[in-house]
Amino acid sequence: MSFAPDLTETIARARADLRMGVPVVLRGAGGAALVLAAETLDAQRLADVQALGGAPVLAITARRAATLKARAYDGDLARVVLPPDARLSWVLAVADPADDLKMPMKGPLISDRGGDAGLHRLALTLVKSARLLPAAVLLDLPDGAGFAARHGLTALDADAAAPHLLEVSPMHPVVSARLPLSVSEAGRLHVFRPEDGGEEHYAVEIGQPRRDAPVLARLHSACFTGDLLGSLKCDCGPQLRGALAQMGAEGAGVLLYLNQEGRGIGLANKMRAYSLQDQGFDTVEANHRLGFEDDERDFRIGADLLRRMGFSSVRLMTNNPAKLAMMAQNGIAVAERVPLRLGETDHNRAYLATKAAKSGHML
Ligand SMILES: Nc1nc2c(ncn2[C@@H]2O[C@H](COP(=O)(O)OP(=O)(O)OP(=O)(O)O)[C@@H](O)[C@H]2O)c(=O)[nH]1
Ligand SMILES: [Zn+2]
Repeated sequence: MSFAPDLTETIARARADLRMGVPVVLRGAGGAALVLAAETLDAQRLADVQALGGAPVLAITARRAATLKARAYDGDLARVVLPPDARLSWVLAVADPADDLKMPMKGPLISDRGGDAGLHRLALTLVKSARLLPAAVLLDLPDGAGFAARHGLTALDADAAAPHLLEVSPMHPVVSARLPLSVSEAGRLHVFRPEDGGEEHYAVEIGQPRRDAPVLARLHSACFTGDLLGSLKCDCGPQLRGALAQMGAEGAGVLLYLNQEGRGIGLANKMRAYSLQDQGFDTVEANHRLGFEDDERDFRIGADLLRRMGFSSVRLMTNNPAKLAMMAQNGIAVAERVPLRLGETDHNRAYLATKAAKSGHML
């Protein structure tokens, strides 16, 4: 019998530690590293890392490196060498684009090349999955297991964790209950919880859609600002209400409410992106400056949930070709695309035009 956490649980712990600013240890075949998320680093912990000696680096994505004119020798990421006297403000300025325009010169930044960047890649995946800025300080450790044990840190086997993090965590139904809605009294809300301690996702089922015919379906990504606050910067609120209204009118449908706020980067990072948009960058450029891809969502979750609920074919309400492609790739046939063009305002016209021009959204 063992009460020790398994791999999934240890990854969840590592993610929570990084969010709290607690370092974790990654151990791979080629060595071990101490990892701290840049966003939650504090001056004392940085000084402690520097006092250990060695050559700490700041891992950033190639997207962020491109903005900073740092060389990304590892393809998708750069290992920027910390200057010996680097302060916390230097780490934050490299990680966070908030002041890029005020302080354009942070360099010259020197990147490491050669050697293995596997631990750095995993560190970035972990901080991203913790919804933090994609930047992490790493320091090679000669004895990772011993260091973790001495300091009570979470240690993660990188070779096992890396492939695990690419998989969609299995989702389990928690509860479902009747939920009369203004669009239909025959509403039902289902709550699903992933095994990996991540965000719960919801399904709103309207009526009793047949399982043997294409169901009117919407994959809606959480947008606190648009769904709840009535933000004029996007079209999410009108799309949410419009989709439910159509399901109510037809008497059947399923709306998945996926907690992938900000196209998967989290609300704090979305607000960082909004600040950058106020400095003149469009929605895609803002994501890139922050070090993210245009869209960090995983639509496999949506396909999994539909399958779990017994659906295999959808009439998908979307203008996003990536959603259509992902459904088909993950075993859900798209019998029809139902356009959902609602909620254009003076404030979101440019945003919608960017999505059409750069992300292929259909008008
Ligand atoms: N990162 C980022 N996310 C945004 C921005 N504006 C809106 N979002 C998020 O984008 C998501 C909107 O996704 P969806 O409603 O699925 O829209 P879509 O991918 O354009 O596809 P369809 O609406 O289906 O055509 C929500 O998670 C919002 O929080 C932005 O400027 N930056
Ligand atoms: Zn929105």
